[in-house]
Amino acid sequence: MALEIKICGLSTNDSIDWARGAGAGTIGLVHFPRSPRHVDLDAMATLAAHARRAAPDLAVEPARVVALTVDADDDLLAAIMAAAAPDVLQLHGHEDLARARAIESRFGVPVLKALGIADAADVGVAREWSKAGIRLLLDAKPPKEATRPGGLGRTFDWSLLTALDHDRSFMLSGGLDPDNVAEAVRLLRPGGVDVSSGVETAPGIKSRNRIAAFVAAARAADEEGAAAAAGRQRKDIEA
Ligand SMILES: O=C(O)c1ccccc1N[C@@H]1O[C@H](COP(=O)(O)O)[C@@H](O)[C@H]1O
Repeated sequence: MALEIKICGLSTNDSIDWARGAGAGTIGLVHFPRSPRHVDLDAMATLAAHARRAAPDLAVEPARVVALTVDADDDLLAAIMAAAAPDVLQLHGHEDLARARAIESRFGVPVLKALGIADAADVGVAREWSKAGIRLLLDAKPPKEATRPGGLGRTFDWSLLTALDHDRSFMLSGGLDPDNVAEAVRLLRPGGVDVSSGVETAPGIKSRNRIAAFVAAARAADEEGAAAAAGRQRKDIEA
């Protein structure tokens, strides 16, 4: 299973092309008015269509579209589904397990539930969600004074997640950037990585060069990890 790379908080067609051209398979569109990356429903529809357009010039598959919401009610989720038909709904608020399940069943798409990680107890919570079959996005816990629950460019102690028996199921986020993503991938071998602030020059302004550098670094570290795992498997068979 190849590493899923998600570039989040895109708000222009050009930045979607940069992400797709660099080899990121998943893009995230933020619908949260307090975010510098907020896009309204009309913009979300246009951007989602652009992300899915055939792009022989980029020689890549259509991108998977994730719509990011924070404690959205059913009316808002229905409006997002009608406008942009996202492949995944990212839940970045206080949604509990029952709410996440209700959303999956009502809207017929998988959710990606964001959980803030600051200590071993948070990892225990993540374990419970994983057991319940919900895909997780493990992010830094926002400080109390934060005006939004994510997109803050904050990292956390990744070594906490080595206690998670994850089978490459979760996506890692929180303060990832082109310089640290390889280390995170080597340490954890997550199923995916997600970045927003780390590929920007200012909040909400994406950088083509930083997106390309992020994707290249993440991909190379994942391929290195895959080769090492294959080598270990060969040795086990020979032994
Ligand atoms: O990007 C935002 O402004 C945002 C607002 C509200 C909830 C989540 C948000 N962003 C998501 O947070 C993680 C980590 O972001 P970063 O790389 O540390 O900036 C990622 O999923 C963002 O899309």
